[in-house]
Amino acid sequence: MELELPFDVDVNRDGHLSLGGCDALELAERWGTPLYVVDEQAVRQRCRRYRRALEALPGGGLAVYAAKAFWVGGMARIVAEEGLGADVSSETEVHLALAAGIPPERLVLHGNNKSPSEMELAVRVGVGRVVADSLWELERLGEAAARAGRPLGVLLRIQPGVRAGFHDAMQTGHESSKFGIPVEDGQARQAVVRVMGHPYLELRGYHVHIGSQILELEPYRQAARVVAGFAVQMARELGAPCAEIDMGGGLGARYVAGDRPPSIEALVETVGRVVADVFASAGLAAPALLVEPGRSIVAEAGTTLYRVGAIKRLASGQVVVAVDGGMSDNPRVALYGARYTAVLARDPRGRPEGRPVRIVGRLCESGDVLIEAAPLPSLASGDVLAVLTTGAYHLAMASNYNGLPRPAVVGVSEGRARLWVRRERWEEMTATDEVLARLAPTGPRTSGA
Ligand SMILES: Cc1ncc(COP(=O)(O)O)c(C=O)c1O
Ligand SMILES: N[C@@H](CCCC[NH3+])C(=O)O
Repeated sequence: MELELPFDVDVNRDGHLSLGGCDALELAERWGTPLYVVDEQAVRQRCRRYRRALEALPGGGLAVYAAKAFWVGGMARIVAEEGLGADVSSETEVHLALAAGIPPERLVLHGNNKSPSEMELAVRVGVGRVVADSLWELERLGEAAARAGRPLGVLLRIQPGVRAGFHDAMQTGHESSKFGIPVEDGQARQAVVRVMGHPYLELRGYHVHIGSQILELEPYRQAARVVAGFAVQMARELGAPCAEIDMGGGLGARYVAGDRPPSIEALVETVGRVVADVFASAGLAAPALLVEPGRSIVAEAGTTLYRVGAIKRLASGQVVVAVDGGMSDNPRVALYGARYTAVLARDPRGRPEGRPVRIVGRLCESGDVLIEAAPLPSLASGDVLAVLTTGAYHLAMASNYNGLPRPAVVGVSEGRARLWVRRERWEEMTATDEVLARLAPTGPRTSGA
């Protein structure tokens, strides 16, 4: 039986896994493990596909990368260079976007409980759109804009009443979600009235985000009909302008063989067509389409390299292979029951031998499993294992459980590797310099990283 992969992996002349033209074994040796590796060209290609597909729509559009998926300097620079905007949800995410050169008008600020200082920052730097998530927030946004005497572009996030996404915790468009303004009881309409009546708020359009790791187009069609229908209704009843419809993110990635998400092009064309048709039927020109892809840009571009340590055989015969990371760098298995594919870096297409092994982490937690049953060639302690599709929501949700430093991130491209984020040091995880000085007043400190 061949090892089934979700997508093809590159193998170099030595038969080793190649990431962005770099030998995975050499990367592990040079930078240590666990190591997040991000293939820069894979990210760029997906950014370009979104841009091209959106440019082909009658109303045009803008892809705003969802920073929450993975937001470090190296990534922000690529997003800026590829001409995308960014969906940001905190001051840190805003600062990094601006530092990387993303123009403020291409930023979309999210959050169901934005802080006063986030709202003020948005007004001050001229964030292009703030996505208002409640009537309460709209009030605060209006006050912040009025205080500064500056206009603020607003998208209203509505609840489209659509369920989609891999796990309950990833479904965000239904009526009991904490996100979005309810439509049925008239709150969304009221929000439109308030924005239109406010001297400093400018209604740019409407937003929906139905969920994450979505593997079919139908929920997108439904949500597009709802949001476009609402926009048209508001235009008719209130004369409300709608220059933009933002369909959020959510397109799935390939984690295991058999995952077949729709293509970027199919998603953009499908929702673009639905929105344009609804607007045309009301005699309105198509608005610009915004999308907020996170996972579909960066997930498959990322790989985590681990070093195999302890290998044990249970009484049942099950072989358990422990690696030097785990739920601290990948909490998604424990959180969502997510599934992954692992390959052996020295023989990534090698024929699996014996029973599939269970790959576990090194954390003090029984649920610290990375892959329940991984078919692999026989492996030994010291081998490097590569877990695929780890670019999205891994570093972003990593923790220091058991005192493990968050791994380093290396960007790879055309055979060159650059350190994007250095491995955390134990000192910066645990104390300020002042406290450390008091703990160890004499002698040099050593780094545990
Ligand atoms: C508002 C919003 N936009 C975009 C995204 C990005 O989603 P994904 O990474 O699934 O594309 C998310 C996260 O699910 C989100 O909450
Ligand atoms: N963080 C999640 C999905 C939620 C995305 C943000 N709304 C994941 O790892 O898949």
